[in-house]
Amino acid sequence: MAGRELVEVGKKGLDLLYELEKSPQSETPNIVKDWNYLHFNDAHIDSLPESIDRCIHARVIETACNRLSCLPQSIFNMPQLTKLDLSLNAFNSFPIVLSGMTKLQSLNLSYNHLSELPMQISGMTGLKDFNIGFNNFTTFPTALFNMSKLETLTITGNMLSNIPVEIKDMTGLRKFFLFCNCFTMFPIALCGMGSLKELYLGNLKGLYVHHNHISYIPADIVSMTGLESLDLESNNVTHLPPQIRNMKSLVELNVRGNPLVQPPEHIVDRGLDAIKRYFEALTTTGAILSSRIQVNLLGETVAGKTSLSRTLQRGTSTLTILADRTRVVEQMTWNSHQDIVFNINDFGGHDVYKIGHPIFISKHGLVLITFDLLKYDPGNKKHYQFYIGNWIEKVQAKVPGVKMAVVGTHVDKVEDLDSKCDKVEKQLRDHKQKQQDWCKSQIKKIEGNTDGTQTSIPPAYADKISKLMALKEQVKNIPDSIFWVSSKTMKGIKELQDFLVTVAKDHAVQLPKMWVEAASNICNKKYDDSPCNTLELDEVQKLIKQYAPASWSQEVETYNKKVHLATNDILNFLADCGDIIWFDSSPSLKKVVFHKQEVLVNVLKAVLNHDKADVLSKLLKPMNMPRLEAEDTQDKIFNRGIISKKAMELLCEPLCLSSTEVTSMEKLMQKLELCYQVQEEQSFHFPCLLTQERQSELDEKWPSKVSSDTTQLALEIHFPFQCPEGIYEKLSVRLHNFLEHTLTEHIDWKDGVYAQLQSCQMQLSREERHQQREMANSTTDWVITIAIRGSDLLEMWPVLSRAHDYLMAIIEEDWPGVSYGKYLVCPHCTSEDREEPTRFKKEILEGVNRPTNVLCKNTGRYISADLVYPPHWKQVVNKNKDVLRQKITEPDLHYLNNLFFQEGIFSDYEYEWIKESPEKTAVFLDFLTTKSDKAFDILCQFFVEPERYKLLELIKY
Ligand SMILES: Nc1nc2c(ncn2[C@@H]2O[C@H](COP(=O)(O)OP(=O)(O)OP(=O)(O)O)[C@@H](O)[C@H]2O)c(=O)[nH]1
Repeated sequence: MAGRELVEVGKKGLDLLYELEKSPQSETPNIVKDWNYLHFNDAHIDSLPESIDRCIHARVIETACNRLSCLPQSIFNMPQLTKLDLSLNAFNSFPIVLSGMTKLQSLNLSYNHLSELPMQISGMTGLKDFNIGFNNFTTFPTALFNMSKLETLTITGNMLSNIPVEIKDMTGLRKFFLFCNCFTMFPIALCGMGSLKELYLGNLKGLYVHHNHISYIPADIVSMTGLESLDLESNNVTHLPPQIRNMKSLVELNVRGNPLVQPPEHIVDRGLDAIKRYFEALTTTGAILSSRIQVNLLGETVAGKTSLSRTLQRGTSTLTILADRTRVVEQMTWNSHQDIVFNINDFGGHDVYKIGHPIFISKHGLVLITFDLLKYDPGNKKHYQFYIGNWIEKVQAKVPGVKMAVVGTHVDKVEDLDSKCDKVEKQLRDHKQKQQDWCKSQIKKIEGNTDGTQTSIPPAYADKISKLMALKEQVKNIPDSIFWVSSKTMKGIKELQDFLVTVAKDHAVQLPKMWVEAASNICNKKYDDSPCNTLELDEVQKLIKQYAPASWSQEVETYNKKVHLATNDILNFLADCGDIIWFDSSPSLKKVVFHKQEVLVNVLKAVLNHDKADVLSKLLKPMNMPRLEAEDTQDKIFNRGIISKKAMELLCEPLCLSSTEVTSMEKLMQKLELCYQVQEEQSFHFPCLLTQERQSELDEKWPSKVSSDTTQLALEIHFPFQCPEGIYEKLSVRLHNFLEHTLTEHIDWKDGVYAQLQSCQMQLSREERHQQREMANSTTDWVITIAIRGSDLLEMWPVLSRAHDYLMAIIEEDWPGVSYGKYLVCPHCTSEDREEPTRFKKEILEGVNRPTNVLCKNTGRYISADLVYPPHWKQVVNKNKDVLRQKITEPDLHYLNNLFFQEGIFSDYEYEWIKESPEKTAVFLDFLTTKSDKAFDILCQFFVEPERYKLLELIKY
């Protein structure tokens, strides 16, 4: 603002200018001469006054959201004007008066009706930033080719499908925004533009009808030597060119929402460096079309899973003898063809593997639901559900999207084979149809479920709809025909093998030879004679060095780094295929590779053992514990869910784990949130082991009736028929870790947790509830309730909201496909102790419209919206202003001020004021609370980083 103070003027100034327009001879008041920032957005005007040039010092005019279709000629006489915002107006043609304005640097004409630009525009020699997004351009405006000084061009949301080669004449262009156009090919003309730094060719998904559908990225892209950022989000790109690895200046690449095959998804997820390394390894070590696919055999006990898996692997009939039952999980590998490897997981009849299930089954794998056709009676209605239906539903809920097929075994023993098979297949088709119909009806219900108060579907509902759509697709994808096999006569085995090979070929990806060879060597360690239960990272690195290209060893300085990164890449690849379990995001667990699933499952089984006598006998083994101590330990395990480190070691003793392995397993159990550490006791608390009922002393701390000076906020999650395993226990662990420092008291029991916090109380509980849906038809729901009691709603909402977010995250992680209903219990009904309180659909409350009062249907009364809607973020920011002032650092504030300015949230005036003020943060927060939700969203995104996460808690309810 070079020397001059900012003097902002709004609509009132406009009125004065209209007055002056009426008397052209009048003298210009000094105050008008001082204005340098004219803010006329949303002023309901059709034209600007001719007297606008009286503002001789005006540098900025913002006049968005009006009905302007032309400009006054006098604007030409405003020599200091550098920025003009004419977005969201009614221009049908470019206002030619601007073409002679050489000082104008920034012009925004987005959201008008332009379809061409005049050649005279080249007279705007000072223009650096030009926005003509969301107009009606069908071809690129050639008049722009003469504007070699233009640095940023935004032409998003038009109907361009091509860029002419003359674009190369725009040598000053640095940032080019082209998303939401009609490109079906990468605009090849851009390839020679060495000066371009940022290119945006993605889509704003779901917002506009016309999208870019680019499917091919030319190798020539490498000639864009200056490109730093490339956005290709939501196109149709399947392959990136390997040359991308040579784009030295490229530091940001967004390819989300593309059906990428090369590089494979798990590499893309890990960012540009991983992509570059992948192509580097492909080029230096050769490429192999490889497919490693995990095949999971699930089904009831003695269904014939192990026999089938061994028959597949050996290629000859292999029947188990009855004594040879799978204990937990048996792994084997079947190399059917060169470079197709099936990693078969044969799960035994035990339930224990279900804990932490997603870590065992890869979403890219295949699940075979296996059942014994001999035992199956198509006439018995329960058989379908028990042997097939429940398994399908469970897998859908746990690993949505995973490919599934159904296999019937023992066909050699079945007499009326054809008719029986037809009946089962019909039942499968009926089940699929029923599920599809259910999905459709749910979608319809949600779409019509906006309570009359909503203008759009709340995001939570939109999310539900997209999940239901995905489920519908998944159900459709289960093959209608069942595989009928006999591991005795080999009948049907060939057909099943062919199916597996077809699926594997569909999954095949080009991988670096080095990766494939090293990976297969690591996997073979599962089957060698070595007694080791896990692999150490150093050991794996040594192994990988054997496959490193010779050229690496010549670069002594980078050798170790290259091996280290290649190790990460290969282990990530194996973890993604489900061959190993490895957590590269955890510094301590990273050092251990869990390559034998059976070991892991056995540990879980040993520690989470519900057999009291068995546990006691393990503790009492000679040299272990004296009886009294063992009994006390047993009591702690089964009543309080507490296992000491020593007890953990004793329980795992039969598994012959090294002490490092025991420590890794402890860490893993904490990582899976099966337990949390109780520091002072050197113990671990496992909520899933609790057997104690709710203690009666709690009735005093948390009486069933809420006292008159207290408010209760309660959120209920209803699961139909059964509570998904492990969810409640994991929530209990996660909440403990969150509340640890604010807790003054914590008591838990089999189905609940009570916590006394500094400002409120919380009770988490799980119960089975019978719902009288129809007169003669009562059903069971499992309900998890998170209830908060206190007197200050502003203190209570954050706790409820946090617990809600945790529960939702856990469902997303462990049971992403499960269906549930989410309700907020009316606090007013609770205060009146009503047996059937009003339940507000939580998704409705997450919508955009927040009324002042809300109707409580059961009492017919209007209650304050503060009781059912979380406080507005502005209220929260205001409440925590003092703390925020202290906690937001100077560099962060500086960054935020710039960011808000760039995003158009802060005006020049606000930006400068914050910059100059001695009370920067306070002024920033004051301005912030006058802004729209977009400001809040940006701030949240900034605070979501781990180092600022605490700040997020101060702005979010
Ligand atoms: N005749 C015949 N017998 C089979 C067939 N498949 C399995 N069996 C027998 O059925 C019994 C159970 O087979 P398994 O393969 O051990 O079954 P499983 O599903 O692995 O059993 P769990 O590991 O206990 O869950 C064994 O006695 C097998 O020999 C088959 O196709 N035909």
